[in-house]
Amino acid sequence: MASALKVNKDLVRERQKCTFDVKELTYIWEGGREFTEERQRYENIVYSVKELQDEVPELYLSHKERYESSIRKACILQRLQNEYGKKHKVLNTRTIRLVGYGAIRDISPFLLHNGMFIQTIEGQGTPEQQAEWMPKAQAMQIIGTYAQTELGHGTFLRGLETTATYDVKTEEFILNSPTLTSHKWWPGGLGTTVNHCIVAAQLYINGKKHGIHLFMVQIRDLETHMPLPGINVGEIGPKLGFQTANNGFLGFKNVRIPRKNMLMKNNQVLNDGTYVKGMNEKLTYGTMVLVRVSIVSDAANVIARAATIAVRYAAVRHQSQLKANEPEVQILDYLTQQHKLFIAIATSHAFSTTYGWLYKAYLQVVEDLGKGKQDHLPELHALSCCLKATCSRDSAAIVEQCRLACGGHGYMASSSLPIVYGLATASVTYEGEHTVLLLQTARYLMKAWQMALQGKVLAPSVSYLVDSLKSNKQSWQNTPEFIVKGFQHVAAGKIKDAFHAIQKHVKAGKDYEDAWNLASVQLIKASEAHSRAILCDVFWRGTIIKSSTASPGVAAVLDHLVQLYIVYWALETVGDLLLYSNITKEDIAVLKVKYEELLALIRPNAVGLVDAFDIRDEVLNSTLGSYDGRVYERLMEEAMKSPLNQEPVNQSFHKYLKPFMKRAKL
Ligand SMILES: CCCCCCCCCCCCCCCCCC(=O)SCCNC(=O)CCNC(=O)[C@H](O)C(C)(C)COP(=O)(O)OP(=O)(O)OC[C@H]1O[C@@H](n2cnc3c(N)ncnc32)[C@H](O)[C@@H]1OP(=O)(O)O
Ligand SMILES: Cc1cc2nc3c(=O)[nH]c(=O)nc-3n(C[C@H](O)[C@H](O)[C@H](O)COP(=O)(O)OP(=O)(O)OC[C@H]3O[C@@H](n4cnc5c(N)ncnc54)[C@H](O)[C@@H]3O)c2cc1C
Repeated sequence: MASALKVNKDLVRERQKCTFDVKELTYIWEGGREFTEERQRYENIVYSVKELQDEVPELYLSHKERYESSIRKACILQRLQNEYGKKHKVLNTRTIRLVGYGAIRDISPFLLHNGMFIQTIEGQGTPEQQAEWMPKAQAMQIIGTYAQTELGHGTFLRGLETTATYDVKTEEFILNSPTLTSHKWWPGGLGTTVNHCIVAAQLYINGKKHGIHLFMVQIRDLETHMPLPGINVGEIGPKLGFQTANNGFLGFKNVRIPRKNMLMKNNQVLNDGTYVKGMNEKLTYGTMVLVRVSIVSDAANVIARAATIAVRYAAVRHQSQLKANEPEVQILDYLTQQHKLFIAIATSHAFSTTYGWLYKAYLQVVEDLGKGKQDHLPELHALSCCLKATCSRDSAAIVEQCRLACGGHGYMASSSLPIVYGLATASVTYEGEHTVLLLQTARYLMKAWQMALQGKVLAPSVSYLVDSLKSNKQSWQNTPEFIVKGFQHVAAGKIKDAFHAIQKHVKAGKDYEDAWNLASVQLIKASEAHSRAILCDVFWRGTIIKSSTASPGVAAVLDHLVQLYIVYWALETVGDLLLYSNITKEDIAVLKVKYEELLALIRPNAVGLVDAFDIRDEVLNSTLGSYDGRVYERLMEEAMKSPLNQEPVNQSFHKYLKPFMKRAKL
């Protein structure tokens, strides 16, 4: 991993101080040695391909050139991925995504093909539909996206306006975009890349509306790539980030598709137009649940990238003196810097542990649904909504914190922190807007509270509500287990308050919906508190399990990280703990000291901890964060690549500046 050039001496010293086995922690962080080894094997293949290396940094290319370059690289990557799959085993999507960042700096125009199109065929198609489309999609003979959001509606899916009207005579659906606002808007790859879409549309049969269903629609000719008749398709233009995702718009005018192109695993339309309702209409939203679960893992990964850059830079960077006549200190030695950065490392571990737990729950629900059982679906929906919302929001905040922690150089595009922020902040909105998803969970929490009051049995993730109804006379203890209980008391207290706020408004004569809106600030706070209680609980319990088989060195750092995460959030939400738990001022004073002790314990291992994320230089692509710490040399080398530095005098001097200066003299 180390560059052939000399490694910065501060980083060498930091690595010598490390007290644990970095490789062992990498395996734990990544979910097992086999995943790490597979990723590394694939990385070695991908990064040896010369055509994937940039001659000119992407940011100097035009919008069009960047797209074309990303398509070129995406095709190479896809070929490598398919070859790898045939030779070894099919790569998991996390590996594909992580390794892909080392080639396509931003988002692959195939992201939606690999991340939602294929998954929707798999999850929503009948066995016959899967047999027809899966091999073609996997071989990229057809390239697709997930086209749901419209200009007028992203959140409120029942409000989507695209129509799919069944024609019994021809046994076809006719797709239309009746208004400007009904045009699809946002789907990745839609602009100029894909030739197929899974389209979400309102189903009409004999004038009767049956709600949102998914349809496989070919939009471009496979040979010429020209849009097919009735298709109005294009790209939506530059955004804050996601520049190479090729997000697009799409309108339909009387586009006919065969009946068998409706994805019919759940609901069906028979030849004669009979509508057969499936087990649960919300199963149509299944791909979104899977992607919301994956976003928890994505959040862990973007934080790991930002933390690696910022911690290595903080070890290399010296600024200011702590004491007069002494050398300038490594900025990593400032406690405030540790306060900004160590929570990033801990959060990445918290999210990766939570992802493992949530994905297991997801797989269980999928298995149950296969047997016709849907008891745990509402709990999974509630968990995936609030954890997606909280983890994506935290990731954006933490990446920005890491960027700010790098001072001025963090603002350089060559640090890669701006592009990582662009990725993180997008995830707060896509796949269900933050507030909207918190409110979905709040809906579940209100029902759970009602059930707790009625003495009913609750799902495991909300069973703490039952305990909170008992009087809490136990005095506070500053142990992780007890602090986690404290978070549960906070969540229960906020859930109860929101519940009462709704009741109060209803009693005052408001409709339930208006009462809901009036209580909605409290509802999202309740949902956030629930997420935090889950994250801390799962991270704590998960770490105990991981530590039980780890070496003493690794077990110790895992313990420091989980404690740091829990104590950090206790101090961040100290007002809530004072309101809803038995914590005292004296306990808080002890926690503050504990927090500072944890920062000191983590300090010698800081660089080792980010090395354990094992993110290659190709992926980091950062002047500030490379393994060898050649920060200043790289900043200058990258600056020299600017097209403005390729000539001593730019033509604008003669064209504008010189005449302007001359006039100014008169
Ligand atoms: C080369 C690259 C390699 C690639 C590898 C990639 C791998 C990683 C993948 C990452 C990909 C990331 C890129 C993604 C890009 C973004 C894609 C998008 O944004 S796509 C667009 C994303 N767009 C969005 O996310 C849109 C957000 N909006 C929505 O999801 C919905 O409109 C809604 C949920 C807000 C409301 O729905 P509505 O129909 O109005 O429902 P009501 O409110 O009336 O509730 C009724 C009842 O239903 C219940 N229920 C609801 N949902 C579910 C569910 N899923 N399940 C179960 N239940 C559910 C609910 O609890 C309630 O129950 P109850 O209380 O009655 O018992
Ligand atoms: C980078 C990126 C990639 C995307 N990729 C895709 C894709 O591939 N395919 C696809 O189909 N879509 C895609 N999307 C669209 C994305 O899923 C939607 O933008 C997202 O679901 C939010 O919906 P919206 O834009 O309608 O926001 P809105 O719902 O209009 O949100 C605007 C504001 O209104 C508030 N609001 C809305 N409803 C409520 C409510 N009920 N209660 C309280 N507040 C409310 C929100 O909290 C927010 O503050 C992408 C979006 C982005 C940014």
